[in-house]
Amino acid sequence: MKNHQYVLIIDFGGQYNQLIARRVRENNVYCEVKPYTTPLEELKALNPIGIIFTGGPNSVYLEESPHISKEIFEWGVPVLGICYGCQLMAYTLGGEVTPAQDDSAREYGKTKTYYNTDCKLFQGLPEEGISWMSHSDYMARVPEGFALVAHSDACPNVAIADESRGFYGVQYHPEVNHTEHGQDMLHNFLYNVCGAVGDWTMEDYCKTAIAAVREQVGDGKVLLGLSGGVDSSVAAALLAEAVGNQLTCVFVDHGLMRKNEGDEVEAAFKKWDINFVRADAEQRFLDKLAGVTEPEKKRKIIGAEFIRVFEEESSKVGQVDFLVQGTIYPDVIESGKGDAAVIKSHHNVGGLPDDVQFQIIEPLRMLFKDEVRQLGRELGLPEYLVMRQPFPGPGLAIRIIGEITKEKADILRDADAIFREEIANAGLQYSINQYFAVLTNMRSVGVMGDARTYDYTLALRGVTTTDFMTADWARIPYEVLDKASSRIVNEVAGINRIVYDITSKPPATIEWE
Ligand SMILES: Nc1ncnc2c1ncn2[C@@H]1O[C@H](COP(=O)(O)OP(=O)(O)OP(=O)(O)O)[C@@H](O)[C@H]1O
Ligand SMILES: O=c1[nH]c(=O)c2[nH+]cn([C@@H]3O[C@H](COP(=O)(O)O)[C@@H](O)[C@H]3O)c2[nH]1
Ligand SMILES: NC(=O)CC[C@H](N)C(=O)O
Ligand SMILES: [Mg+2]
Repeated sequence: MKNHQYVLIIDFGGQYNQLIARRVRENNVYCEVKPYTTPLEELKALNPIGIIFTGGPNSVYLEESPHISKEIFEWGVPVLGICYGCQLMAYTLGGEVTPAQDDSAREYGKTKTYYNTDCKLFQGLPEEGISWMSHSDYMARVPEGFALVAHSDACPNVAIADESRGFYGVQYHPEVNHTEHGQDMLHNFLYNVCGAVGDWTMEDYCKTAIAAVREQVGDGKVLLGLSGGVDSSVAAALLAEAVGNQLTCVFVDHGLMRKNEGDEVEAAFKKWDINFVRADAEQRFLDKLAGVTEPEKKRKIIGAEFIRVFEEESSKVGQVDFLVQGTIYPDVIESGKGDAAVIKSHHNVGGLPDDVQFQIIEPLRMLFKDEVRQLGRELGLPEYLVMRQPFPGPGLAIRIIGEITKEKADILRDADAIFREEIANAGLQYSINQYFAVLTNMRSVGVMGDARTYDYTLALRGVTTTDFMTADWARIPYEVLDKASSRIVNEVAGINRIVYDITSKPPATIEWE
């Protein structure tokens, strides 16, 4: 499904790799992030119009650090190196990188920077501005053919360029917002150096994705896992457009949905012109999960059980070859399918069983959440659906710490509903990107009606984020927390203490399991 230009981002372990990808796509250029260990011929076959080397925590002059073959510079493809990537380019092409000799050449954070605006990277931009640095190594000697095109007060070689070959390196991070005009510099690299034409638009993506699905499916039958969430609703709209009534959407009600959610999802999608099935699977999920406390084990059980339910439902429809899931890029990356460590196995990726008999179609697999929302709008979905807060496939199973029982699920459902109601009453439902309650497995002593209680502690969580890869805890006004807290303790039996989670991601994650 590739009829657009492609920019290759090579990952050397930097913190901002996803951010680089987002920035490139915001420039209407398609890109993907690949680990630096990917075989070179595989990378070449992608036929990139440009390559970006990311930053990274290592030092290029150490043998054990990530390196890349010099051959990549012989492809005739422009390269932009960022921080570690810049040092790597200099090092590989014969320059010298050393630890910074004096403290002033170690730069962290906002740094006044002076640019040579004759260089294509900085054309049309101001001659000075703030850039955002994070380095302790230093390019002591730049390779032959390279010119110094930016400097700071401490560092003479903040940016280097060999314009005849289209090689550029910057010591700072143009992808972070703190770098003034960083986005324009990336734009210059993409459009003025790599010859991008800006062919990555949602309208285009939408058309291409529909055509690709049609071709793959032919006149076969398709099952789609529909949760009522943003991703699968967008996937359903796309599939409905592509293959019409060859599609059956299956909503698995695993008994770990939020309060009234099963009925609401059913009511909403019954109105759509699609084949919609609600599979009541509460008991079988609870049975399988009984006694299980380990989070990854819960996730694997749920991933497998989802597939078993899909199989059963498909047998009622006839021969079904394809299963569509609303998997998006962060699900893939966080399940350790990219170069990253396994943080948690998302049920629809790392949690899938080995013996899936369907061919899996994931039309959103390469999109970020905000791109999925854009695609949903493109497909004509209403704003309230497109802007819904995400709800994880495993549902309350990963918000009940320790063993899962129906009783605990009921307690959590009631508490969570009150919290969400109070957030909505305060008009905060769109400014907090995800908010929910967690039933911790901890009990503590309280006093209610002059009597001792020994009940659960409930945690409330609210985060702000755009891509759910990183997140900050939401500064919910005290009055709102206060109201929610007192209502929950008064109205929900089994809870006598409420805490608010004030960790960002990283170091925490959004969900507790
Ligand atoms: N209850 C469910 N029934 C059927 N399929 C489901 C269910 N929950 C999740 N899935 C499948 O797993 C995929 C991933 O779930 P995920 O929660 O990430 O996406 P979503 O529910 O579609 O959107 P959102 O991120 O807004 O919650 C879904 O797109 C869907 O295909
Ligand atoms: O469909 C899903 N299946 C899963 O297994 C899963 N785990 C986490 N999430 C959602 O992903 C986002 C990031 O969550 P974490 O910070 O907890 O990893 C948040 O929006 C989470 O709600 C999941 N969604
Ligand atoms: N942010 C980076 O890429 C850092 C690169 C290298 N580790 C340095 O300290 O200079
Ligand atoms: Mg969901």
